Amino acid sequence: MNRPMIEAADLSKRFDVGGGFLKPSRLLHAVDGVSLSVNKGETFAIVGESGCGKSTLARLLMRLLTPSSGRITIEGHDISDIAGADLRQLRRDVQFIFQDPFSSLNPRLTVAKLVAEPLEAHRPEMTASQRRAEVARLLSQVGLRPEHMDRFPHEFSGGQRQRIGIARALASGPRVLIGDEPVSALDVSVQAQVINLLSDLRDSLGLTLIVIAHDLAVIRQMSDRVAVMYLGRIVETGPTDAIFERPRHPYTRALLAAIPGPDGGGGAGLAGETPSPIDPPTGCHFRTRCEFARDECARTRPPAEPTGEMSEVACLRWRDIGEATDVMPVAPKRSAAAEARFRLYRDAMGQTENNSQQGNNR
Ligand SMILES: Nc1ncnc2c1ncn2[C@@H]1O[C@H](COP(=O)(O)OP(=O)(O)OP(=O)(O)O)[C@@H](O)[C@H]1O
Repeated sequence: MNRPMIEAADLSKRFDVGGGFLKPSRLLHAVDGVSLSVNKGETFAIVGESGCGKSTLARLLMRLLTPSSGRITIEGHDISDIAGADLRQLRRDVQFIFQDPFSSLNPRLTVAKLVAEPLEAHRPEMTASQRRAEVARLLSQVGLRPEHMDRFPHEFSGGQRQRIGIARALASGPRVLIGDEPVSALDVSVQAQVINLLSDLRDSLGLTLIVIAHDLAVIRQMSDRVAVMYLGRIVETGPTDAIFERPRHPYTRALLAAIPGPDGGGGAGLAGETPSPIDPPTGCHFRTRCEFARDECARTRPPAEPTGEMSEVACLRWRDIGEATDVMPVAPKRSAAAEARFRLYRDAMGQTENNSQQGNNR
């Protein structure tokens, strides 16, 4: 379980987003020096706000994008700049599950054709009848009845269409599945079924799963370990329970605080704008929204430090602020309503005014 399947070392992706007439070009730092290790057979989740670089990171790990710098290895083999036959082999080994089963399936093809397509590409030696038998096997594997293979996608429900997408992904015999919001387009009742299917396939086929999701409930349900991203960087990594029950990074705390409570009311959450990835804050990217920031946070990029429990946190102040036994809101630029909630929350937590002032030296 603990052998690395995919590793990334100091991985970055910068997009040239142009500077306009007579202006120097500008670089957008979508992924900024990410290092991670995903173990064989585990479900590894990547979470963070929209635009923090989750999809770009996933596309780098699949080599749909070429890194600007840094290395990626799969079972020790460097795939950072492979091409030709090596890249084709990677396309078999690492498969993608799309968010939207409606738009990712060609509506004019039958399910049999949709699942046969990747077989034709990756296993051209198969005869037509072998392919049809394999399509039937793959459909059964994802819990669909093979006798429906000559129907079209619109004749299936959302959950069934996502299963067709998963059957397509399995057709090449992959070792890794990467899902970008794989259940977010589905009804909540169907989400659990698809999550269970993915977990069962992981166990029975020995797959490694990497899941991008913004829904923390989904992440908690399906992942073994979690990486929390903010503005292109991983700020905290650890076993799912440790991240959810004892978050250390102020951003992780804020994300968890934003989960609505059992009464449906919004959590205290994260206020303030996310800075632009074209001109991110110096030092710690999160410092402009962090209650605990100090002058040093503007000067130094926080290194990822082990905190025990197989976790790492990239925060210069993690030792001072300790672990959260309950999540608390952070953000200097709160709206009036958020400020009122924060005061209530802080009073309930018995925090001093002094603590809340500590971050105002930015
Ligand atoms: N091809 C591209 N060219 C320029 N900028 C890009 C490109 N792809 C992504 N970006 C930018 O990189 C940043 C990270 O985008 P990315 O899609 O990876 O984030 P994300 O966390 O997956 O967001 P979401 O959850 O909304 O999909 C964003 O600022 C985005 O606008």
